[in-house]
Amino acid sequence: MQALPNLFLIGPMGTGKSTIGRALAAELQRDFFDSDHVIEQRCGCNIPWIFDVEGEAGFRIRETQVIDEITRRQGVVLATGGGAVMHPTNRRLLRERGVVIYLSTTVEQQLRRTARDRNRPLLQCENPEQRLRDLLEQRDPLYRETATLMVSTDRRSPRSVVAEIRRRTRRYAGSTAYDCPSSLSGYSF
Ligand SMILES: Nc1ncnc2c1ncn2[C@@H]1O[C@H](COP(=O)(O)OP(=O)(O)OP(=O)(O)O)[C@@H](O)[C@H]1O
Ligand SMILES: O=C(O)C1=C[C@@H](O)[C@@H](O)[C@H](O)C1
Ligand SMILES: [Mg+2]
Repeated sequence: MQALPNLFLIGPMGTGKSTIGRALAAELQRDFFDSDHVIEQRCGCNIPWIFDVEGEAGFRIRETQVIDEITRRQGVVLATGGGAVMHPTNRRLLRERGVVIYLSTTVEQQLRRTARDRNRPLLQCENPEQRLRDLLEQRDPLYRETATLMVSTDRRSPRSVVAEIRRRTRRYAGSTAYDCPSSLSGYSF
């Protein structure tokens, strides 16, 4: 079997990184990691608790440790947290160690998909829609800078998104992570 480089999913909250990542890994028969879940497992508590006790800064330190560890592996699928690209070290590790897929959707979809879940502390505010818009404005250049390719999940089934990712990453089979192009900056979609 040909080697498959790591596949890393990045993008805003509710774009489907965890959902798509799990399905993609199952289809490809690869190990799947979700950095948010790994952090929670290690800590023995949930993300809101970590934000409460350690602040966002404490969470980000944990996130960088987990991303460094997981991205050292070979042939894995990793769903990152929505803010993983905030730290320059994470951006570098992701770019250098795998094919990075930026999942996107509209803010309206993000809002719908995250509305019932209380596990995202950054959205526990008066105006989560505005928060999502602000975060997107701040982070979109960072997602683009880090990503190899961009895939929309807007009004699409996870199945169709997984099929597109498989099709568009097939060309990287057999290459090491380090051969992969590393940035979408300067491209428009
Ligand atoms: N393509 C899709 N179509 C419809 N619903 C979806 C799709 N992808 C994910 N969802 C739903 O949206 C919700 C959020 O998805 P998910 O947790 O995968 O997002 P995420 O990008 O991992 O978010 P976070 O950054 O907060 O971890 C889930 O309830 C999931 O079932
Ligand atoms: O967008 C973010 O900053 C976050 C997204 C989630 O995946 C979690 O990593 C956490 O709630 C922070
Ligand atoms: Mg997730």
